[in-house]
Amino acid sequence: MADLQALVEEIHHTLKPRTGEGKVADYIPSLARVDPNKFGIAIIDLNGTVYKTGDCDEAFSIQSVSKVFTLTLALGKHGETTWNRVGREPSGSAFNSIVQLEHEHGKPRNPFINAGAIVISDSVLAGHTPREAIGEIVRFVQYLADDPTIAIDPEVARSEAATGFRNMALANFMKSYGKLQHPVDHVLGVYFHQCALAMSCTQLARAGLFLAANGKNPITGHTVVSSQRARRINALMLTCGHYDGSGDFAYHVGLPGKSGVGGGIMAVAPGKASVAVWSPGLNQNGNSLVGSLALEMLANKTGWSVFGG
Ligand SMILES: NC(=O)CC[C@H](N)C(=O)O
Repeated sequence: MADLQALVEEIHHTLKPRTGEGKVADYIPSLARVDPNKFGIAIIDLNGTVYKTGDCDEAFSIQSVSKVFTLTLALGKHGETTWNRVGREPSGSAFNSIVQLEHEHGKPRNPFINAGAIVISDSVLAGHTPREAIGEIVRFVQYLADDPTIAIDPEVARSEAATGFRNMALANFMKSYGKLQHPVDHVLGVYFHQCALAMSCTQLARAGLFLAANGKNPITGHTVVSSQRARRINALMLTCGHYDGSGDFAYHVGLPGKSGVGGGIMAVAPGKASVAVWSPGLNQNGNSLVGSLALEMLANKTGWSVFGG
């Protein structure tokens, strides 16, 4: 579809002036230094054709988008027993909230809030040293994107480890309920490194393509997960992928998506394409402000929506 390229350019042109509106995450010092005017878009359709524009090939910190990949990995290792440790309900709270954990005996609401992702990191650690688990995550993402150059930004990982007091609180709190099987510092080591994966929009869209294609990457031919599992991961992204902004994202965009505080969003149009956007300024829920608007424009113009055309 040649006009998809024209469309991504139109979206970029229309929204570029608004990139200053959001607020760059500054609670992780190395993220605070990112240029707020960066803006990239990449779409990959099921034939592997790429439509992209702007800063689409510049690597950024994917942060919580990584939670989709670690969930996929954990489900592959532990299957449905994963859900004994983490729920599947929207939290209605901020991504780093601790409040529900006390009422709900240390079991996080879903795998996409920080507490839930920390539990998932613990389950990815099973049988591994932290270094091995981190290596496994990186190799898995390289395999998904079919790109061996993808790597972790060690400075971002260090920066987060030095300042991640809220995540340390979440992990220690869950440990006190017996919900983590490994030492807290090992689990957080894995978690901080997965969040520090650096990827471009193009790489991210490629990595998410299996979710748009019933679990099989149409470019490599690799079956990553079953079609049922792909549907279920998409369902979780739709209901929980944007924290307390998930309802709003479903209303305006209507596609499963996962955001990160680095300003990236990976979205999935099942049967059609995988999309990644990056604009570092965030809205009040910690989701990319311009990235969300870009996806809304894309969904409106293409008619892509899981709720009907
Ligand atoms: N929403 C996010 O992207 C949060 C991830 C970030 N690494 C944190 O733990 O705070």
